Amino acid sequence: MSFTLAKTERLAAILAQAPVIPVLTFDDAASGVATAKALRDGGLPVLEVTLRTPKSLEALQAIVSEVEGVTIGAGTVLETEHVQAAIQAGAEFLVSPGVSSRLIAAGSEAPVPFLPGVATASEAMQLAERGANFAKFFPAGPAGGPAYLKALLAPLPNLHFVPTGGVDLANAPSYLALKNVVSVGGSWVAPADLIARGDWAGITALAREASKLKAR
Ligand SMILES: O=C(O)C(=O)C[C@H](O)[C@H](O)COP(=O)(O)O
Repeated sequence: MSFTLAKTERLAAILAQAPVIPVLTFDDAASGVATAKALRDGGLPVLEVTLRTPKSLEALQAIVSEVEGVTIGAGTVLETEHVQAAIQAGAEFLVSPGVSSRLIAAGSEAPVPFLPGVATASEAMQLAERGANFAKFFPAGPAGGPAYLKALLAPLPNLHFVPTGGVDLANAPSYLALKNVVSVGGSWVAPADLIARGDWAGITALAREASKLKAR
């Protein structure tokens, strides 16, 4: 199993594109396409489509084939089968909320970069031991917030995090100010009610605000 240099560099390049990665859940492909365009137009081109609904893979595939200028990852990757299905649908990176030993093996061997989730120092050490340089910190707020990540910097200086879970426009700067944070993830830029209403201009406005946040 390997987090290769090539995939690590690819992941670094993806995460450097924007300070915020919208975490998205879709019930149909059409709203996925419209939301992706709205977020891109607001300056957030890197998107995580969660595999939580029956239509999520269809939505991911539709975004990949119909929306220019975005980089799509699959989120809520929990099992080996999700890894294969997401890649077949066109996912350019994979994100999980946590890891099992089977998922670390499948994710790190995948042809696209894998951003595994961790919430503790021990989990972070297990990833570092396998050569990972990036992890999602989930659920960021409940797990200890910026103070927890700041404390991990001294013992694990080579691991960089994407805090997600309870992150919003107000608290994102305190995460983004940390040396070991590259970007944050969150659903606040594409809330379910705006997607349901088809308020694409509203989503673009939220994205525009978020895209101005400064990553280090
Ligand atoms: O589905 C996954 O893979 C997850 O890890 C969960 C998501 O990242 C959070 O649900 C986003 O958190 P909020 O921004 O607080 O809504």
